[in-house]
Amino acid sequence: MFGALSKAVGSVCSRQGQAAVTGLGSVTGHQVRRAGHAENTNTFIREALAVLDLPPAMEKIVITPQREMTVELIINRDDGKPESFMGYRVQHDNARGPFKGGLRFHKDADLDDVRSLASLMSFKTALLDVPFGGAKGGITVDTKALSEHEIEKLTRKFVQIFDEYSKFEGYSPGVVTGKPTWLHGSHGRESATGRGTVFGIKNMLQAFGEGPPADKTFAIQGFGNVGAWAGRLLAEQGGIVKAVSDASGCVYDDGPSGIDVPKLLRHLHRGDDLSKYPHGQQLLRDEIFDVKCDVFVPAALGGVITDPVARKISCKYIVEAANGPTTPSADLILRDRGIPVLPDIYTNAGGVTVSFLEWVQNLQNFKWTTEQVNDQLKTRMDEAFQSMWDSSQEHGVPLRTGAFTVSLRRVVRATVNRGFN
Ligand SMILES: NC(=O)C1=CN([C@@H]2O[C@H](COP(=O)(O)OP(=O)(O)OC[C@H]3O[C@@H](n4cnc5c(N)ncnc54)[C@H](OP(=O)(O)O)[C@@H]3O)[C@@H](O)[C@H]2O)C=CC1
Ligand SMILES: O=C(O)CCC(=O)C(=O)O
Repeated sequence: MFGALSKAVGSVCSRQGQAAVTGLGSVTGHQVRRAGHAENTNTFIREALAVLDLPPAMEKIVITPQREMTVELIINRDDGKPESFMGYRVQHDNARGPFKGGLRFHKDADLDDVRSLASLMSFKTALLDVPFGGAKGGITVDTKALSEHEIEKLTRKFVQIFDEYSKFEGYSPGVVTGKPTWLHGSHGRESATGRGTVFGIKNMLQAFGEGPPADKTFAIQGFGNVGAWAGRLLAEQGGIVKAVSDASGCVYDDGPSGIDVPKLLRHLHRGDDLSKYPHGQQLLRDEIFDVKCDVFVPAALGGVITDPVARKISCKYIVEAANGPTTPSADLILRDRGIPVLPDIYTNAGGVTVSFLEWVQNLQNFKWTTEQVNDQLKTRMDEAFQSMWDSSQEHGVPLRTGAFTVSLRRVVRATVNRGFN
C-alpha cells in the first residue's frame, strides 16, 4: 500500500531539493488517549523545566507547537458514496531538524491527541540525538470499518493536502519513512520499535542490578507491531511472557515457561483472534493489569495507566512502549509505590531511530544489512539510556524527568543557537 505513496511523496522532496522528513508513511493505529493528552505531556515537560531552572519564557517556547492544521478529507467509499473525515497535522518543533512523526488513524484521534504526540516526537528525537524535530498527523477514522483501498485513498488525500499547502507556505514536504524494503525502505524498521523496547528493558534491568531479561516475567498489553516484536524477542532471550492482551482479550499462562510466543503468533497470523487462543487461560482484556510480573509493558494505547490502575498494578517495573500510557497523577502513585517507569520517549524511540537510519540510507543510495541497522539501533538506545540515567541520578529525579531534561537541554540549545528565541 505505501509503495506508491512513498514514491509520490519522495518525488516532492527531490523536486524541492530538501532533506526534510515528515514521516507521513509511518502508520500506527489504535491510539485511545483520554482527555487532556497535551496537558499530560506538558505536565511532564514542566517538571523537567523546573529541574533545569530555565528562563520562564522558555516554557512557552518549548511547549507551544509551531503550527497546527485541521482539514476535512473527503473520499469516495468503495460503494461510490462520499464520506468526510477530519485530519490533523501538528508541527511541534524543528529547532534540531526537520519535522518528523507518524500518522495516526483512530476513531478517537483529535487535535489534542495529535498535539501531545507531536510534542513527544520532538523530545524523543532529541533524546536519541536523531537530527529531526517533532510532528504528528492524525485522522479521525475507525480503520476497521474501511477497506484497505479506502484507507489508502484517505492517506493519499491527507498527504496531497499537506503537499499543496507546503508549496505556498514553505512547509517542508518530506521523505516518507517506513517504506517497504523493496522500495527504498530499511531492513529492521518493522521490528525496530519492539527491538528498541527490548534494548531498553535490558539497559533498565542492568542499571537496577536485576541482570538480563532471562527468567524475568513480562505482561504485554497490545500485541500489534510493537507488542508482538517485543514479546517475540523477550521470549527468544529466555524471558517468560506470562500474559498478552489485545482489543479482543487477554491470554495468561502461569506455567514455568509462560506463553509460547511463536505458537501464539502463528495462531494470530492465521487470522484467528487472540481471545480464541486455545492454550493458557483466557482472561478479560483489562485483567492484564492484575497479572503479577516483573515488567509490565503497555504497548497499545495512551492514557491506560490511570490512578486506579497505578494503585493496583502488580509489577516491579513499567516499560512504556506505547505513547503516553501513564497519566501524570498515576505516575505520582507509581513513584510513591517505588515502581520505576521507563518512559515512552526513550522506550519506543527505536521506531523513529530506524526511520532516521532509513533516511540516511536513502541519502547514501545504499542499503545496510539488518545486522548493521540493528547494531546502530542498539548503540543509540544504549547511549540515550546512559544520558537519561545520568541526568536522573544527577538531579535525583525519575527516569522520565531525566529523559526530558536531556531532551530539553538539546532542544533549548538548538533554539537559542539558531536564534529562534
Ligand atoms: N509502530 C511503531 O513503530 C511505533 C508505535 N508506537 C506506539 O506503540 C503503540 C502500539 O503501536 P503499534 O504496535 O504500532 O500498533 P498496532 O495497531 O500494530 O497494535 C496495537 C495493539 O493494541 C491492541 N489494543 C487496542 N486496544 C486495546 C486494549 N484496550 N487493550 C489491549 N490491547 C489493545 C490492538 O488489538 P487489536 O489488533 O485487537 O485491535 C493491537 O494488538 C501505540 O501507542 C503507538 O503510538 C510508538 C512509536 C513507534
Ligand atoms: O518512524 C517514525 O518516524 C515515526 C515514529 C512515531 O510516530 C513515534 O515514535 O511515535
